[in-house]
Parts: sequence; C-alpha cells; structure tokens
Amino acid sequence: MPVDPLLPVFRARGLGKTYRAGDVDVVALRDVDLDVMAGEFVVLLGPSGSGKSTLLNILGGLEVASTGSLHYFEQDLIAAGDKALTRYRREHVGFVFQFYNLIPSLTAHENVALVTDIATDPMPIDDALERVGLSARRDHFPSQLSGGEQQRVAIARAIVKRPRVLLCDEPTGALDYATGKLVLDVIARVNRELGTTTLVITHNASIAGMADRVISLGDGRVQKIERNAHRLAPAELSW
Ligand SMILES: Nc1ncnc2c1ncn2[C@@H]1O[C@H](COP(=O)(O)OP(=O)(O)OP(=O)(O)O)[C@@H](O)[C@H]1O
Repeated sequence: MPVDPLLPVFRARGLGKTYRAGDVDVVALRDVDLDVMAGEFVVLLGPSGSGKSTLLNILGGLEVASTGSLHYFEQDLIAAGDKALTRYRREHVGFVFQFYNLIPSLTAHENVALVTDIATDPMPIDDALERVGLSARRDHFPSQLSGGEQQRVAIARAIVKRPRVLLCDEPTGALDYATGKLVLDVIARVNRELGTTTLVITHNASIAGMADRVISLGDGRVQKIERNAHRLAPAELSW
C-alpha cells in the first residue's frame, strides 16, 4: 500500500475501551486523542492498570476499541474485520513482549525463519540477526541464550518482515540493568536505521529520555504528552 508521508502513521480520536468482566464494566481507556508520526520513537509511561497495554494492543490490531476512531494511515482499524486485522498485523506490525515467547525446540535462526514464511518482503534472516548483534548465536537454542539474547532474538523476529511499526510492551521488564540497556540500544538502532515507528511501554521513567515523545497515561486517559529536545542514547540513561 503506497502511503502519504504527511499522514500520521496512527490517528486516534476519542479512543476508548471497556472490558466486561462478569457483571462489571472495566473502563481501560478513555477518550484518547493521539497522532503518531512516521519514524517517531514514543515511550508510554503510567502506573499499573493505567491502560498502556490496552492502547498498544489496540494500535497493534490485537484488540478493537469500543469507542472512537483509529486509523493506520488511511486504514480504519475499528471498522476492519478479523481477517483485515490479521493481515494488518502480519504485514505492518512487529511485537516485542516482556517474555520472549521463543519456541524452545528451534534455534535462533529457525525462530526468526518462522515469520519469514508468511511475510511479503522479509529481509534475509541473517541480516535481522546481525542487526541485533546475534550472528554468532544463530544456531543456538533459547535455553543456550541469556535473557537479553533471547529478547534480541525476539526483536529480530519482530523486525525481519520489515514492519512499519514496532510495538514493545515492557521489553526490559525481565532483564537486569546492563542487559536492559543493551536491548534498548537494539530497539533504538532499529528505529534509527530502518525508520520503524516505535512505541515502548515501560514502568521505568528514566527510559523516557530515549524518546522523541513521552506519553503519560493515568486512569485510562492521556495525562501528559512531552517532547524531548533531544534523544538520549541508552548508555546516557541511568536508573
Ligand atoms: N481482558 C480484560 N478483561 C477485563 N479487564 C481488563 C482486560 N485487560 C485489561 N483490563 C483492565 O483494564 C485496565 C487497564 O489495563 P492495562 O493492562 O491496559 O494497563 P497497563 O497500564 O498496561 O498495566 P500494567 O503496567 O500493569 O501492565 C486494568 O484495570 C485492567 O485490569
């Protein structure tokens, strides 16, 4: 799909999400207005339960909003049916989660290869592993890799299809300080070198220094949007 570079990648207006849990309605997201521009690096902050994952999952087409409008370029993600959302995710979105979700019986290379079978224009698998600094570990199984290395395989798997969007939910949540920085460095490099529009959820406010913009959520609402005058490299962050 050719896209107009002046259009935001995402345009959300009045976005809301209510979950029904038994007889109770849980309002996870309320009235969110948001534009995300191509190539932006956005950090989502907020306390537990503030709606960060809900927002990311809606942007990634894993869930559908209950109210409001959401466009990915010109595609209406609220009106899209299951089939169109699956296609949207497959073609355009890479996901990275706190836990790496690698298949234990497959090597790093094979875990990444799984995705290329269904991608339209994947990069060579070894290029993806090289971008995350894991060329030397291509034939290792997850159990032979550290947590940070497994997360980097997960990032290679997310980017091998050249997605326009990379969505990361607590990517360093299970990692120690130094390893977390290494993983953030890989995510920043992908954003810079491939121009992948990137959103990262974190509980760690120090990570916000890496972002172009920092969106703070509270009680399902956008509380604050701040723009950093310049982005810091992960090595310059401390927490
Ligand atoms: N599938 C669901 N069914 C019912 N309630 C849900 C569901 N998913 C999320 N919620 C509720 O929606 C609210 C927002 O949850 P969400 O996971 O988006 O928050 P979060 O900011 O990502 O939290 P955390 O930092 O703990 O991951 C919470 O009150 C949560 O309990």
